[in-house]
Amino acid sequence: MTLSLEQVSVELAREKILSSISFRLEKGAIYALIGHNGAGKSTVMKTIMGWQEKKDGRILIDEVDQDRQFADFKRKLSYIPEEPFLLSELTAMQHFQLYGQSYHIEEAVLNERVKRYAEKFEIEDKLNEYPESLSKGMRQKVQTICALLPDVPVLLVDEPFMGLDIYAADYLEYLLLEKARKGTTILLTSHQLDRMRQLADYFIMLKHGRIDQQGLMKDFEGLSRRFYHE
Ligand SMILES: Nc1ncnc2c1ncn2[C@@H]1O[C@H](COP(=O)(O)OP(=O)(O)OP(=O)(O)O)[C@@H](O)[C@H]1O
Repeated sequence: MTLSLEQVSVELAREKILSSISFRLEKGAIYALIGHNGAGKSTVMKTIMGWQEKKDGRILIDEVDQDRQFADFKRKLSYIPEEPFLLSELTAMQHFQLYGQSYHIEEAVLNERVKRYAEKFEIEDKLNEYPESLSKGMRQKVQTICALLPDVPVLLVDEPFMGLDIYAADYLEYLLLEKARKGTTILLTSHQLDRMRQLADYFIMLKHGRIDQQGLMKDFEGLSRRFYHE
């Protein structure tokens, strides 16, 4: 097991946003976190990242406890957020270097990966630009590359295809599959069901901050008709 949540609850403004969420993810599998707007998908991601405080519960990656060993826990995890959060005073390349340092990536490996990803995502001529002079899609690409640079056991991916052009979205899909094949566990949210069908092995369906159903992605079809039309 890589990532596990044990009865995690979150409250915001005294409202229960997540109620006793528990799941255990298998190494190298891709999980689709599915649910209506407001079901709590991003809150699950932010809580795993430690950006959102939990009221109860435990979160572990490979037995490392989020509460007890936060720095070790964070190095086992990277995140492609719904909205990029780039630093205005750093260029694209400086962002990549910052990630390289935080995750202790060897310099030669980092440079090789930056070159590969920047070329494939078509931003190789933007490496010395600051976020304000990049388009929204380009900012998203920079953020996406940051999260893909380290080899971590767990990758969280929140609605990654939205602002990307079709080539970038296809390439990201390919990379996520490649990462999973090499052993990374991926927790992914997207409203693009076609992409989820291509990618995910399993689904976890959230409803009003609770887990409603979970199972194999191939069994989701019948459920999805009911889920999206009830
Ligand atoms: N900062 C906040 N303060 C209060 N409530 C919040 C806050 N952020 C989110 N919520 C509430 O938490 C619930 C879950 O939101 P969340 O963003 O996790 O949903 P989601 O499933 O990711 O939705 P979407 O598909 O729209 O991205 C919603 O009811 C939302 O209104």
